[in-house]
Amino acid sequence: MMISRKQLQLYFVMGSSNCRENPEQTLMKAIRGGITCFQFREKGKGSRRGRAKFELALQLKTICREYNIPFIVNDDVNLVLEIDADGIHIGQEDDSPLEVRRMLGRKILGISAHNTEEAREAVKNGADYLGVGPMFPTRTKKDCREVRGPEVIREIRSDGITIPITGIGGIKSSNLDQVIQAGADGVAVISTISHSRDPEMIARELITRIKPLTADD
Ligand SMILES: Nc1nc(C(F)(F)F)ncc1COP(=O)(O)OP(=O)(O)O
Ligand SMILES: [Mg+2]
Repeated sequence: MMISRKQLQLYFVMGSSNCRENPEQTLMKAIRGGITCFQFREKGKGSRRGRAKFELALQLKTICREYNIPFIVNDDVNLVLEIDADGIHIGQEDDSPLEVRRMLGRKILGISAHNTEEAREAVKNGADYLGVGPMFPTRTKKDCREVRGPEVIREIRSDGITIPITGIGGIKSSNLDQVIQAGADGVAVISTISHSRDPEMIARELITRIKPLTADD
C-alpha cells in the first residue's frame, strides 16, 4: 500500500498524553479541520498500555477509516498487525526496517531520517516515506536529536532522494512554508493541533496554508 504526497500534506501525530481533551474528540476535530494522515503515537508519561492502548488504537483507527484517512502506528509492529493498521512509523532506534517490512508485507513503512546517510539507508530498506526532523525546537519529544532545520530536507533532496518526505518538530503556521519550500511534501504536527483549544480551526488554518505550497499528486 503506498502513501501519496497529497496524503502527507498535513500529518497529525498524537497519543492520549498529548491531548487537552479525550483523544477521540481531538482526532475527530482534526479530521473535520482537514488533516490528511494520522499517526497513533502512544508514548511517554501517562500513556496507555496493553488492553487500554489496544482499545484506543482500535477506536482511532475506526474514526480514520470512516473518513478515509491513513492510520499509521508508531513503533509497535504487533499492534499494527493486531488491528490491521495501514502502516507503521519507525525511527533509527526501533526495530530493523527489513524485519518490519517482512512482518508488514505491503503496508506503509515510514522511517525517521536526520541526515542524508540515514535517508539513503531508509530508501534502500524500502521506506515509503521519510519523517525528517526536528525542524525547529520542540518540547514534545524529549529525546529528539539536534535541531537541524529545513536545510536537512534540502540536502536530502539535492542528494537525489525523491520519495515522499514530511518534516516534523516544532512546526506551526508561521514556519511551515520553510519546510515545504525546502522540499517536503507536507508537515507533521503534534502539539500545534493536540494542545489547541480548537483543533478543527488550527488544522484548517494549517492545511489552507499548505495546499497552495504543495504540488498535487
Ligand atoms: N514518530 C515520528 N513520526 C514522524 C512523521 F513521519 F510523522 F513525521 N517523523 C519522526 C518520528 C520520530 O520517530 P522516532 O525517531 O522513532 O521517535 P518516536 O518513536 O519517539 O516518535
Ligand atoms: Mg520510534
